[in-house]
Amino acid sequence: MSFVRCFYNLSHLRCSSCCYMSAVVKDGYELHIMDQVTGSARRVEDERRLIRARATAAQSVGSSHSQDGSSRFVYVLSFFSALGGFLFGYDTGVVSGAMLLLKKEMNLSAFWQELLVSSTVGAAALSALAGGCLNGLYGRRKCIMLASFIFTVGGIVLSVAPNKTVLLFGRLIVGLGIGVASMTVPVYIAEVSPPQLRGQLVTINTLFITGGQFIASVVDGAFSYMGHNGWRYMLGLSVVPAVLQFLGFFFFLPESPRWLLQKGDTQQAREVLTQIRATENVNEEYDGIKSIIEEEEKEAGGGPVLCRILACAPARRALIVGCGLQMFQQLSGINTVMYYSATILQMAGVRDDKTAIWLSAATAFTNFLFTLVGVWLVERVGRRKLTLGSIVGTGVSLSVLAVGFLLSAQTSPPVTLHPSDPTSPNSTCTHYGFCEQCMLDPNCGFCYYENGSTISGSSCEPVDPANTEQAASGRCSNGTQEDPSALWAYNYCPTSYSWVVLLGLILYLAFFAPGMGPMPWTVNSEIYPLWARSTGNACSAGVNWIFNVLVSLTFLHVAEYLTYYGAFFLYTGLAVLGFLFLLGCLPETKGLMLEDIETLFSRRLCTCGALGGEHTHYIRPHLDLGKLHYGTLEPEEGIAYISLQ
Ligand SMILES: O[C@H]1[C@H](O)[C@@H](O)[C@H](O)[C@@H](O)[C@H]1O
Repeated sequence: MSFVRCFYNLSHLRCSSCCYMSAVVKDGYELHIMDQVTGSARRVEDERRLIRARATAAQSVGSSHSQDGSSRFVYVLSFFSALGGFLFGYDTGVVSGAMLLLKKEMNLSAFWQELLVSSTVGAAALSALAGGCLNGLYGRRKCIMLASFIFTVGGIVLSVAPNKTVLLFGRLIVGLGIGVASMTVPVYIAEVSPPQLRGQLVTINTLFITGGQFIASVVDGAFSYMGHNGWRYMLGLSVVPAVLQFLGFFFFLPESPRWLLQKGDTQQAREVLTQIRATENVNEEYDGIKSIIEEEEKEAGGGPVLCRILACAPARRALIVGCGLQMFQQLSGINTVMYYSATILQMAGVRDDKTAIWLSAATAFTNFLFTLVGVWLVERVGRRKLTLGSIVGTGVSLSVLAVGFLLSAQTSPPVTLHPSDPTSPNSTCTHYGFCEQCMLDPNCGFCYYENGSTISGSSCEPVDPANTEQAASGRCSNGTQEDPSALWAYNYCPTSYSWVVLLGLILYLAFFAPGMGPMPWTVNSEIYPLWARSTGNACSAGVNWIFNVLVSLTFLHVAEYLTYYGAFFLYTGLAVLGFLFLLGCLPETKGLMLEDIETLFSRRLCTCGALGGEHTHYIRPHLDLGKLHYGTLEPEEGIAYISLQ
């Protein structure tokens, strides 16, 4: 007989009410509990019987899910909720195409363009944080309805905006909707899903995010031909899915049964569970959830939820893992890669703007397609392996991108002409000797002729501040039409190594999209106990948005100081750090009841990762202030042991 030492001792349990004992039981083993009181082991037969009974009950809940959980209603429900993800993707993605038209029509300065993009992300960060309280107080359903209402108002304001101030106001409103939706939807889907479908259904939300980004780029492409007012359609179209979602939730989609139970609305909770599972046979699941929620409530104590999370070791560890996942998602540079995909494609030889827009749509489609692979894999290989595999591949692709940029920089064409610019005679642009230095200066662009792969007649010239697609004056300014054969490169240099960069881009999306894209959202929706779920998700979503703004706003500056390849090597380094963190800290949550997942965080942080295993069941014999929940042991000092036979 071998013993596994439990993760608590009873004296510790008395001071920290949120602790409990957890046990890892390998297939084919029987579970016994031994209570070793100051050295002398004692076998507890009753505990053994009761714990076995609970293990069987948990398994039967799992198997009843597999029949009932396949009810179509849960898919309908996930679809309507994931429209929130679609809007998140659409509204963050559509702005780049809209900006091309807006900056000309409203004469927007670079500052205003940046403001219109980052205001939305900033507002999303704030509202995601505030969403925690709203979720706890009013429930998931009302929060999703609130978000779709905000999206609708924002879409209308944007489509009728008479000036840039109203546009900014509209973008802020939309950002508020994105923040609330981004933290509520995964939680809602996780709470209504049966365990064996949960990963897939929550990952569908990220599929909708990337789908929204793809549709946004198609809409951008289509309306870019329209010219005048095209941006109104681009920004306004989001009203359609927003209204659809609002109506769906208003008329027939229910509140999360777990939230209802937490609020004490037991009858409604049972009805909703029956409706979602499409069977009357929900007693086991209902009782299981109810008893654990009651225990959790008792364990959780009073005071602000964030303080309670920080005071309770398992919840605190879950929060660190959740926020870390979201932080490393953004630090691996997804939004920089997506945003600069057009530039990367231009480097690869695509000169025409319209073609570049459509090729950006192809990039967004690749992101979407590989997220679909994630949906397929998540319940097959589990969250942990998927995330780790993904971050390794992401790191490798980032270094391929970096090497591509490095080779391009090393073979950067020289500047052969140094014309002085009459409009800005003191411009630094004319002093640069190579294209690489010229393109890293946001005020300059590279003007040249191309004959096959030979570059000639090249100069570095000031960019037109109102339109970066042309020089302020001279051969490459459209206004003078002086020399139609002259080519203008802003933000990139012509290079014969563009294929390496292109390869890096494709590899990046193929690795990032199935794992690091969706898993931070999926895992966060699962790892917190109910009492901490809203706040935990609010914090981690807030971290995601904060790092999103940070990475996007700093990229150009980082590139200016470290060059492009330096920036991508930096991201590679961050991906390596992320890998080490996740390797140690990310447990496997696949197939577990939401209520059992907290047990994975009962060990010291960064030993949780070691617990993942496909044939391992986690069983949680509940303890109530030093007394084994099933009733036979009195509180005693000591360490409990679980024996495996
Ligand atoms: O999971 C999503 C997804 O990967 C998106 O493509 C990205 O733009 C978001 O920032 C991220 O949170």
